[in-house]
Amino acid sequence: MSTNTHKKSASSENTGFICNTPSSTSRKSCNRILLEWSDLAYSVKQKKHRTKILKGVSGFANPGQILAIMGSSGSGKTSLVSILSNQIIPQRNIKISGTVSINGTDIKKVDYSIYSRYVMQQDIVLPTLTPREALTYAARLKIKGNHDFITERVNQVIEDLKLTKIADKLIGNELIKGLSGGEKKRVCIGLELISEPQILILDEPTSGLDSFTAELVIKLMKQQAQNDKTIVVTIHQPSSNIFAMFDRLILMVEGNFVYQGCASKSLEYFNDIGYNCPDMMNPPDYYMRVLFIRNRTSMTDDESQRLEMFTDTYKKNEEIVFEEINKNELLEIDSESNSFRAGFFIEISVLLQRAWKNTMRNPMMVMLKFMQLLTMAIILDLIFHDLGYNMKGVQNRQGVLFNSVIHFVMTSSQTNSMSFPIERPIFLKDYKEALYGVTPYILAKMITELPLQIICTLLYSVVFYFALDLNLESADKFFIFFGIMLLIHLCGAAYGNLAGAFSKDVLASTIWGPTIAAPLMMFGGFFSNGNSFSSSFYWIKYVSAYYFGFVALAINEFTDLDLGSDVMIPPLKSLGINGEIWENAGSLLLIVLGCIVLTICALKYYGEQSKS
Ligand SMILES: Nc1ncnc2c1ncn2[C@@H]1O[C@H](COP(=O)(O)OP(=O)(O)OP(=O)(O)O)[C@@H](O)[C@H]1O
Repeated sequence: MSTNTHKKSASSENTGFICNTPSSTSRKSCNRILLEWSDLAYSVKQKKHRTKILKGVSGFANPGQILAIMGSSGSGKTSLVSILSNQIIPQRNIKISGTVSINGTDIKKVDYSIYSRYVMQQDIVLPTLTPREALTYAARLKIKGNHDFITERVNQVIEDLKLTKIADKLIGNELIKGLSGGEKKRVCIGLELISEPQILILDEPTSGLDSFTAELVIKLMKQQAQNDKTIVVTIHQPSSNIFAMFDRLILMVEGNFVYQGCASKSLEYFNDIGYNCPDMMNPPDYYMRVLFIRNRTSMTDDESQRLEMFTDTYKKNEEIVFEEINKNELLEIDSESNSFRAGFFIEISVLLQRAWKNTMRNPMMVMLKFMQLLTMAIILDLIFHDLGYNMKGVQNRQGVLFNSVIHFVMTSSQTNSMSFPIERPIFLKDYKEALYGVTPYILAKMITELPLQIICTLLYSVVFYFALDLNLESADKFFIFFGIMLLIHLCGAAYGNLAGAFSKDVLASTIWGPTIAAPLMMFGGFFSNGNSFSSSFYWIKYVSAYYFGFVALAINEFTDLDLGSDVMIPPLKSLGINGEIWENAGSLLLIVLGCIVLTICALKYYGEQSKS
């Protein structure tokens, strides 16, 4: 069958095999999905050169089977499965042609995420959760049902993926001791299986795993296939035991197929074309050896002749390949149905619980924050324990206040800008799957951080304010100080979130943070007089938490303070400060809100970008 005739069969002829009634009972027996693709070409334009990554390949994955896609590095496996799972969207520089269909319906015409899920090569999961928690949160966001239904579904996935023993252990990462690579991979597979997709596409699920663990992962996928699911995996060099579990095999070289068919018949095929696998050799190792190309940009004559022979021979035999298509008991695809969206309140409740656990299970971060603030308060107390009311005292009071502002903005912005890039891949993955919006995500993050911010600020304020004997002319002075410090803390966190949202990794955020903080600090009203800012840079003070924070603290401190006779000019006047505390506190609040809006816009932008 030629590619064109294949296209025809995918779209129209197979309707005779499809069950027509999508009722729950018929779905049970007719829930199988045949994944087909036809003439798939994918190219990317870089500068003036267009690279062809997939060169018009056609194929299919039968329900109830595992299809393994093998090929050397750079042969196009990830690109193929990314397109099959609808992860790549055509853009100005990205061209995709051909069709991908499920049971004859183009995947572009349906909400494909209902039917198919993709497990990426990287394990993207919050390290501070347990598998049970991660699966429960995913279930609450992905499936409709009450508490009992969700618990049952989670338990089922835990059992199916043999996660029972580790279901309540932390997932972990480099810093938090947790699960092994294979266990983590099974959790990531579980996060996709939770919504019961009929197609599961996995990109290198065994990479980085030892042979025993890799075998276990594929064995579990085989069990899924036996439940009528359509399983597609890309894999580098499987062991002979793993290879024996594959039903069908596709071998790729340079964006072409050189074999497609029954995995167990591949040896015979290669034998027939003159490539005999030595008896003691594992067939996949042999295939990789004969298909190996040393330098893809400049192939030797021998390599290009071999490649041409393999692709030509495959093309000649392609018709036979499609005789293996299994169209029995296929599910009728409903182009009207949409994937479940939990709604704002469930989203925010899940995100709050998840973020709270993430904060509380990062004891290093919490301890570090406490230690940083307390150490600074104690150091300032030791150095300036007797501030006094003379001219020297006025200078020292200004100094300790500005120091507190710097310390609060710096520590909180640093903590957030460094933690944000770690969460970023998880957010982008969830955003891509439309599990929740940016606004509930940011709100949940800020709300869960608030209790710790209040406790830290209160602790610092008590130690700092009373030990240094700051203005206690009236009782409300301390509470105003605490309120302003809290706003400064929130501003720092908001700056950090913004820097983190723009930074792809921790390194970028640590470089950008201080670069932006320095000019904001210079316009903080302490290093230079508020009235002397040059007009072209005057605007900077309006986005500087240092400025509004310091001005508000200075007004609170020096208003009604009984100073010595050597203080000839009122401190506020010498600093060029006028105005009211509430005006500056309001400005701090506006900075927080402004940063939240900008962070939401940045995350929306990157979220949309990640979709393509
Ligand atoms: N968006 C892109 N822009 C530029 N080049 C790309 C893009 N996507 C893929 N490529 C290139 O296409 C080729 C195939 O990439 P792909 O990741 O699909 O290969 P692979 O077989 O999965 O490799 P590996 O086994 O190393 O993961 C590579 O040379 C890769 O650099």
